Amino acid sequence: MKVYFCGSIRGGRDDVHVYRRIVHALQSYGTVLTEHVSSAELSDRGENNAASGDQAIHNRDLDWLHQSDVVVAEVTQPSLGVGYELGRAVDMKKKIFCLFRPSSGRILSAMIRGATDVENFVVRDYSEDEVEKVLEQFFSSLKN
Ligand SMILES: O=c1[nH]c(=O)n([C@H]2C[C@H](O)[C@@H](COP(=O)(O)O)O2)cc1CO
Repeated sequence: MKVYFCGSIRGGRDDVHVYRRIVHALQSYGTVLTEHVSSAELSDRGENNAASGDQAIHNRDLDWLHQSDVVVAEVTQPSLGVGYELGRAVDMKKKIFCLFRPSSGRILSAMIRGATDVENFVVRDYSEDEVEKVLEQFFSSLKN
């Protein structure tokens, strides 16, 4: 199973410790193609500041998105890139699982929370200590 994990980078790195925990749990289900998103070394500057590097990042990530069997996104910290990835993933008819932490005090975008008519698009509210449990529930639902 190939998993594409989405999390904020240039949108802000406040939740990187949560991304780390999610990616660690995801690795028990398959290969996480975007492990770098959870790296504490990666700042909100992104992988490469040069404009030419951005095209390479975009094309590599879309290639990984095509290859993936499932897309898991932590959507608490708003990120243009994550929103874009989710839109592209919907278009590719991927299975999508979005995780949001209400304890942040934020209100999730209607374009994510409201995508209830999209097939295989699930939004789950959770707290940090539930990461392993909610992922377990999601991956067992895939088997049915
Ligand atoms: O350096 C990067 N590497 C990278 O893989 N991304 C992808 C993966 C993340 O899920 C998403 C984050 O987008 P943003 O940087 O707009 O928050 O975009 C984004 C950047 C920087 O925009």
